[in-house]
Amino acid sequence: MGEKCTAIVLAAGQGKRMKTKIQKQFLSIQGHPVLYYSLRCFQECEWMDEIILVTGQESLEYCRKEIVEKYQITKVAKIIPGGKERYDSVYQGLLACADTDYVFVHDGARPMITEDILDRAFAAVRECGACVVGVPSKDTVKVADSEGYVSETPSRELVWNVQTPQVFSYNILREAHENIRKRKMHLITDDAMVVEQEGRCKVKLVLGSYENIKITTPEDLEIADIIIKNREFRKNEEKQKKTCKSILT
Ligand SMILES: Nc1ccn([C@@H]2O[C@H](COP(=O)(O)OP(=O)(O)OP(=O)(O)O)[C@@H](O)[C@H]2O)c(=O)n1
Ligand SMILES: C[C@](O)(CO)[C@H](O)COP(=O)(O)O
Repeated sequence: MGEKCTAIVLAAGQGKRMKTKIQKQFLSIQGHPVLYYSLRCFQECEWMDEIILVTGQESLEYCRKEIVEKYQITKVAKIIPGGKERYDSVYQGLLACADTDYVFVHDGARPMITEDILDRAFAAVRECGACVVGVPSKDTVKVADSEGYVSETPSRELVWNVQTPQVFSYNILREAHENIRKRKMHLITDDAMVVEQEGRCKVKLVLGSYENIKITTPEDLEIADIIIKNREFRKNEEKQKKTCKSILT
């Protein structure tokens, strides 16, 4: 039997930095909710077996009716409530998918994920057991001290901005989560940190894309709108070309 892959798509955040009434994962881009685009990508990915969708208790029904059923995202196996912090939501996702080989943890607020990225991440996780997608930093990065002065300038070739999906062998991520939950935790902002703290497995960096941004503040929505508009236009053009070809031959 082949290896089983599960996507845990996170949509249980409040989106405080976005400052909109509607949570950012449900705002509309080109007529569809932000969350729809990443679900569609996992749905269309041939080797992806299932999706666990994690959302707020109050949004479970909306997600089922207005997203999963409406757009026929048939790979969604479960829609479950998340937790207070992002890593709590990931943990709930892990508990919901106990019989899988690889987990692809993805922010539902990152609609520009592509199948190319998923392919690269899958190849890397099969080799290393843990990987995160990201992009080399285009800017020079400074580390500040507590007074706001520069304390360090890391070499730019070694600095990456990380994105999602962050992909792991199920057992590695599950075990790391169980262990950190027994300890006092510092702020955990991504999945790789949980595994890094264990030190049992090195996390490989895999090329994502500069377009794979997270919708965090209002200007991100404008950028995403432009990128998605162009992508959808190209997708429709391709479809039309194929239809014309099939009519003419
Ligand atoms: N308790 C949480 C917090 C976040 N997320 C999800 O994790 C992704 C990335 O988190 P972030 O951008 O920080 O989202 P929010 O927590 O919603 O935003 P903010 O920090 O501005 O409130 C989002 O898809 C968000 O819905 C989640 O599922 N559960
Ligand atoms: C996981 C993540 O998207 C990687 O960039 C990011 O760290 C989430 O952080 P946030 O504080 O929840 O925005």
